[in-house]
Amino acid sequence: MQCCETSLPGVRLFKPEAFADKRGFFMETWNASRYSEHGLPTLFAQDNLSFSYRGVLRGLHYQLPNPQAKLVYVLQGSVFDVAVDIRPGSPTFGRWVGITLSAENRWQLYIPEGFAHGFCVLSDTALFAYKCSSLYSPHDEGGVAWNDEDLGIAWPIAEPTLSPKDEKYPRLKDIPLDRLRKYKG
Ligand SMILES: Cc1cn([C@H]2C[C@H](O)[C@@H](COP(=O)(O)OP(=O)(O)O[C@H]3O[C@@H](C)C(=O)[C@@H](O)[C@H]3O)O2)c(=O)[nH]c1=O
Repeated sequence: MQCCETSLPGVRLFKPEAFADKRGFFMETWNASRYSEHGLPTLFAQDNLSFSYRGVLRGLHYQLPNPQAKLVYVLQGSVFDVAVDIRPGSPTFGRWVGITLSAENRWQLYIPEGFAHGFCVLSDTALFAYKCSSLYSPHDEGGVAWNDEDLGIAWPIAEPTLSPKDEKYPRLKDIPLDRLRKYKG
């Protein structure tokens, strides 16, 4: 398994090995021992799966004060996946990284606590799977506007399909820093 740092320290790209034979292929999507060597938690509390149509954008989401680190990957289709550093005081505060994850490349992106996360769908449909380090906590949900001009995320689609919630999230500069400071560590 290859593990590469991205342009945002802490956000890591995993390229797991797939063992192909005449039946198809086999790969491990999670192995506590091997992934923890690269700084991931050994225990994830929740596994999620979402299905989306082309042009759907989900994000940018975070959870506070019960943050979630996420290991995300695509089972069918392809998405442009984005992490944004929203840790006040971080040298990379407000910076983003975007990577295309697909069922073909089978890459996995690790997004630590302290980052907002979102993705948009590039294929007709996409099945998006992810592990979360802590449980969903609806009262802790937060978001940043996907099209915040200060972030300048180069989304590869225009006029995405959004949830009503995602249409209303504020720009990063309008989120009180005290709220974001609730990230531990
Ligand atoms: C995220 C989540 C949602 N739900 C429910 C709440 C709601 O009724 C329905 C849909 O929720 P949402 O609209 O928030 O789903 P979605 O927009 O797909 O939210 C997800 O987006 C991506 C980008 C992430 O990073 C995730 O952490 C999560 O925030 O599912 C759960 O029951 N458990 C969960 O963990």
